[in-house]
Amino acid sequence: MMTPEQVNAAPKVLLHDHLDGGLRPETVLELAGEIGHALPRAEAPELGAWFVESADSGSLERYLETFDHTVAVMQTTEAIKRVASECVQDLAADGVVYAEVRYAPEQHLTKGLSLEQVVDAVREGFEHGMAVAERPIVARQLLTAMRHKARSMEIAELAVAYRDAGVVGFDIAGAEAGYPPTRHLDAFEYLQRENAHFTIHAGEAFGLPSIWQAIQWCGADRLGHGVRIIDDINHDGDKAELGRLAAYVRDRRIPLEMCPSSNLQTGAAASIAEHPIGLLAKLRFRVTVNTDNRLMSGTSMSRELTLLAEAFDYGLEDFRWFAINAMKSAFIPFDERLAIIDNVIKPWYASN
Ligand SMILES: O=c1[nH]cnc2c1ncn2[C@H]1C[C@H](O)[C@@H](CO)O1
Ligand SMILES: [Zn+2]
Repeated sequence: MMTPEQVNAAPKVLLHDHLDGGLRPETVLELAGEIGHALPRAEAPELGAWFVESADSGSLERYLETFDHTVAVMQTTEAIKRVASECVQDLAADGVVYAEVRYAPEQHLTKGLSLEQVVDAVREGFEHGMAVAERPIVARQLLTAMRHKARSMEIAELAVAYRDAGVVGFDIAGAEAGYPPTRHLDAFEYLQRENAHFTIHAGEAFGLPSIWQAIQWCGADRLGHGVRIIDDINHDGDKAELGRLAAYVRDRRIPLEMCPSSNLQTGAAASIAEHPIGLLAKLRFRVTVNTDNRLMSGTSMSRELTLLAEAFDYGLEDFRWFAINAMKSAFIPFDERLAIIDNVIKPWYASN
């Protein structure tokens, strides 16, 4: 069994973390106070607990309602910069060495910011966070479009415009049922023509058709969650038979951005011990471990890994595998991925 210090020290790679799902409760309180936004609790510990309890609803739709408060306090350059900087500092303190953090620029325009001003604010915040963090970290942005809205093409163009300025990819998020990824096919086809990278939230609240569309119609490089791929696997004890889609995902090494605690809260999995990540890792899918929303799940990379270690008896060798899987699946250029694997991840695990 690893000590908490070891888990914290281990270099971790995070591909799926929402900027508006990772605020410090104290920061939500302070920013809300500045703009007169009413919150359900007045003290930081109670507010943090409120987010976790409210997100613990068993439904993705209700889980998403908690974001009304975090998005409301992220509507000015100063507020966004602060949240972005604190995000990077918190991840670094948790031992994350590389992070792709996503958010939907279209949700931060209510006080008059332009899409470009939002992306610039996050960029400045990330740069500040990387400069002052207590441990080295590389943080990059993914731009999310909301799947129930109609701005995905615009956001895809924004991601391409900022590709050399800290944005490494695109995503769609929001309620999954009723909003298939093919609604945004034009945006995905545009990104492919631009040689750009994207991930799609799929197979979280909705099943295999959503995963199939994301991969075979839209051309997703990675899957956000993808837990329902388990529905295409027949397993009995140690024997497993993969359907065509599951086989395709494994054969093509399509990365699964798995977020165990978030899945318990939205009802996508019943418990950590029953979470499909156990079987998928055993079957050598390209599994990665992620936080999704640290505020709403009251979690961190160290906590997610610890929960998995307890449920599946994972050790440092498994943590190393998750970190390298994630680093291989990152959207930064190959040589930069390799440098982090060879100079940061492998040396630490070799000496611990
Ligand atoms: O797990 C999720 N599934 C779908 N949508 C999500 C999830 N976590 C956060 N979101 C939404 C709510 C945020 O406001 C938005 C952009 O980060 O993405
Ligand atoms: Zn997510």
